[in-house]
Amino acid sequence: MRGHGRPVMIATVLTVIGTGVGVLQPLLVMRVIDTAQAGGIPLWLVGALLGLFVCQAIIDTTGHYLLERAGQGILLGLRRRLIGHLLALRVQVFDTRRIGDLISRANTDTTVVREAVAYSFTSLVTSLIGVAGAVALMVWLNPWLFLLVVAVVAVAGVVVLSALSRIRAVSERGQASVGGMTADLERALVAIRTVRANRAEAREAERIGDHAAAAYQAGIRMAKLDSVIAPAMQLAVQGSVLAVLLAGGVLVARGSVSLGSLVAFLLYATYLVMPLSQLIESAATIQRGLGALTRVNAVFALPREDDDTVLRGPLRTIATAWPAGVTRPPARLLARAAPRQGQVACCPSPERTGGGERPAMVAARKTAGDGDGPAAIELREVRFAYTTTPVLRGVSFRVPRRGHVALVGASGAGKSTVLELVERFYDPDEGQILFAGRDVRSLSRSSARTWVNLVEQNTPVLHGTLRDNIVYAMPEAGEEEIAQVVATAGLKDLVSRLPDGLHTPVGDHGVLLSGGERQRVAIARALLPSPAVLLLDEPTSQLDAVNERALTQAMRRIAAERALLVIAHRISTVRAADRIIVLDEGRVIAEGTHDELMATSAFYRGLATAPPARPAQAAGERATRDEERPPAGPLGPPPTGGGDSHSGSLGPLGRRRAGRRAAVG
Ligand SMILES: Nc1ncnc2c1ncn2[C@@H]1O[C@H](COP(=O)(O)OP(=O)(O)OP(=O)(O)O)[C@@H](O)[C@H]1O
Repeated sequence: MRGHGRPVMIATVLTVIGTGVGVLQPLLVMRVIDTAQAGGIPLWLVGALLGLFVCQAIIDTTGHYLLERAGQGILLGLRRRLIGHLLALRVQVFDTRRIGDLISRANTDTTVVREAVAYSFTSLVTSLIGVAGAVALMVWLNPWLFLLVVAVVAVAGVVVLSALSRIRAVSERGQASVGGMTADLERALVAIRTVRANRAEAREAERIGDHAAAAYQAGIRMAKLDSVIAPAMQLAVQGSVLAVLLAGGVLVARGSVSLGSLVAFLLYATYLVMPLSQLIESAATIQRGLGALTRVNAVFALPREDDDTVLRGPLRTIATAWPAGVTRPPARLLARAAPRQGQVACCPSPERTGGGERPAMVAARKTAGDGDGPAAIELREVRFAYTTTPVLRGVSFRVPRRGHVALVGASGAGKSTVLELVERFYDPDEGQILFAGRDVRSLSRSSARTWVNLVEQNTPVLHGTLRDNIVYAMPEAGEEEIAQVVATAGLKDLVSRLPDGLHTPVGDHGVLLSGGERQRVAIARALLPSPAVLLLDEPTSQLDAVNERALTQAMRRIAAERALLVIAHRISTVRAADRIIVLDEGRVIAEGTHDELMATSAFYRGLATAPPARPAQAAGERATRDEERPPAGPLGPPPTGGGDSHSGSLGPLGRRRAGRRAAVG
């Protein structure tokens, strides 16, 4: 409620005044009746009563509106915070959490929390005041009749309290079922073609329906608890009115109590029970809200991708490190990558520092061998495990500032993992990754991601137009910049073919584009902010020979200007590389050009010369390690035509992952 205290307090004060005005009314009624019994009807009293009534209506309406507005404001604030947090979560969180459930927490749980905060807080305060006022006036009017009311209400109270204590758990269970339902629905809709192709509609519907049924069960349990609470309070009202009428009627008949005070007492009895039931209702809403808040807070407790692993000193930006001749990202993009105030400490350019360079930079410059300052990327003895099984076991290699480096190896060797570490989705457990000679942990993630840009294996193309997708990193990009990356990525033909050119919508997840087109759109998107290094994860996996040639040309253009690190399983892509790094079981086992490796590495020769894989192998049925040595690495034919070894695929290289990532759920 922070930031919304004022409207909530004003609304609370208004509601308290409204309640006060309401509490005054029975006293006036008593005066009217007692005066009427004495023979006259005081018109001013009737007028005052009417005035109080209108006042109460206005005050209540204003208070209600303010509360509603504050509630919406609280909901907005909570959702904004939650959305910001969700988008900043560490990548590994998404390895285990279900996206649909996270969406559901941002959608429905926050709504339940909203109901609990603003309304329940106010009605808790006002009903407490109402109860206190009514109790005081009833005790003042007739303590014995008051005890009678307490006895009746106490019986209902026991029933209500036992129901209240169970509401929170039931609410949490219901919200969890809604979360599960959203997650499974998302799973099915995202993979709708797979669902159809496997005729799994009925099974998916049943699976999602099971969650809906669980939510229904929780709803029924909640309804049972609610139906105990509401009638218990109803009975308390009716019971106390009946008891007071009976006992009070006798007292009036005996003349020990005036008719006016009995009527006033009866009104207070209803006034007591009303705030009491309100109190209980808000307690129930708060319990429900706490259940939902537990789920929302569980998201806030998930770790963010903060720059919490900085090695030493302030976070740095890599803005000045682009080597001469390489197109630098526009200044506005670099400024965006700069850490927040107080953290900014722009590194001196390695080109300009001369004798002042740090030892790491000098070492990197000496060993990079590209004659253009330290390597664009250098991995030094990098070790990493997602869980407990080591995936990278001491990987070291360098990517020069210009040129095409290919990363090859059997499926599961750790190629994509290398790119994920370079992109800083994960941090190495041991060893170092250096960008232009700087340990990436001394850079802000934002700076690091200005230096490199990754095109994933199953490239997501986002809902929107082709242009929206291309300018994703730089919405303010000019038409000339866009035209340049469109040409480099080989998209000119596509753009001229589309009815609205760059402004043509591409559908949800880019379904209106072919796999190859999606790939090139992603490359254009990655190129626009002009990273010093472009990382491509199996860019040719979905391309036919013609598209592959187009992409190879695009890669050549890119590599002439900047560093290109490509995971490749097609031999043609591999051959086009200036340098090939062979990875096996999380280690670099060979490095060189295609010809060098053919001459020196039996493993690489095995990959490059073995016969084409059987489909099952290509789909990822990984043989045991022993069976793979020498690797059964066929240069299989490309998806369409071309059976020669130059356009084939390195069979065991990197198909399994594609299968795994595309897997339902
Ligand atoms: N997010 C993850 N959580 C846990 N294990 C993972 C994760 N991603 C990959 N792995 C595991 O790490 C190992 C290396 O995977 P990686 O994707 O890096 O291999 P790869 O060489 O790129 O394979 P492919 O060529 O099939 O794509 C595999 O055993 C894989 O199962």
